[in-house]
Amino acid sequence: MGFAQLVIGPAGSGKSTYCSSLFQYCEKIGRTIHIVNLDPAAESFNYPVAMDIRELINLDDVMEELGLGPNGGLMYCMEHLEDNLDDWLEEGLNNYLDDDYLVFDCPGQIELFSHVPVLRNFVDHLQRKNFSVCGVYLLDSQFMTDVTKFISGCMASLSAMIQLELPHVNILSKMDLVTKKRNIEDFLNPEPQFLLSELNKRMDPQFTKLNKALIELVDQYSMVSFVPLDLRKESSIRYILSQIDSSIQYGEDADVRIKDFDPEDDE
Ligand SMILES: Nc1nc2c(ncn2[C@@H]2O[C@H](COP(=O)(O)OP(=O)(O)OP(=O)(O)O)[C@@H](O)[C@H]2O)c(=O)[nH]1
Ligand SMILES: [Mg+2]
Repeated sequence: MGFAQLVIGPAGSGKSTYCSSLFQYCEKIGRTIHIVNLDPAAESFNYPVAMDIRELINLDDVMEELGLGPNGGLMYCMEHLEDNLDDWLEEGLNNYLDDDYLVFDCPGQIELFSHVPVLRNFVDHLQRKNFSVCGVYLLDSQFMTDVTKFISGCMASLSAMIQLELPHVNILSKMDLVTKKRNIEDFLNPEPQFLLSELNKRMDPQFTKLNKALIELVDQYSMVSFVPLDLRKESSIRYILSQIDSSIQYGEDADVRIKDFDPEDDE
């Protein structure tokens, strides 16, 4: 049984920074995780890269040889990864058999987790290999300045959740940049009624019914919940990790072992 986090979210939302902070935290507490780079366009890393899509395929070559731009080139690279996933994963995983907790640092192109099946197929493959996978969706707190942006962020996250069908943890990143804490707190665990009235205030009356439907949708999927990530605080990353771990049942075996352990058995 393996465990994995699929770290997704819009471009620049802080995915790679989250991965490196998670790595540092785990190193500090003596826990082994391996970070896998899935972004063919990434150039530098603040974490040791355990496996790297760039070893499989080179984005510049793809763009040049196929005459594609950066986004088309990326899609091609991801599809190439999909076609070669079996061998690539097999080879990589053979190196890490004992402690297989993988964190996949994904590219930020939104189509990868909204309507193109590449990541979905990737996840299916991991699951067939007996991995318990969590989708970790990062949203930049800087954009959570009003209700319309919040709803739009929820919708993007919801489309990833529906597309991937994974346990899903939403993270509001870059909390250190938030100056008006109160405004953000409104959006961490908001009441649907609050969102609806804010949305109605912002929009023309002709959208009242649409607003209601949107809020109901978000509410039904119990989506309206974000965990704040403040990288200055170790407690913040510890809490996020514990939420993700429990969503994929990581560490539950260990708990059982501790509970089952009875010192008197030794006597
Ligand atoms: N202040 C602050 N800046 C952050 C934080 N997380 C990320 N950043 C900055 O935001 C920018 C983007 O961060 P990345 O971690 O590269 O974001 P990403 O989601 O991996 O971006 P792509 O891979 O391009 O999609 C960088 O300049 C980071 O230094 C944070 O918690 N606080
Ligand atoms: Mg990145």
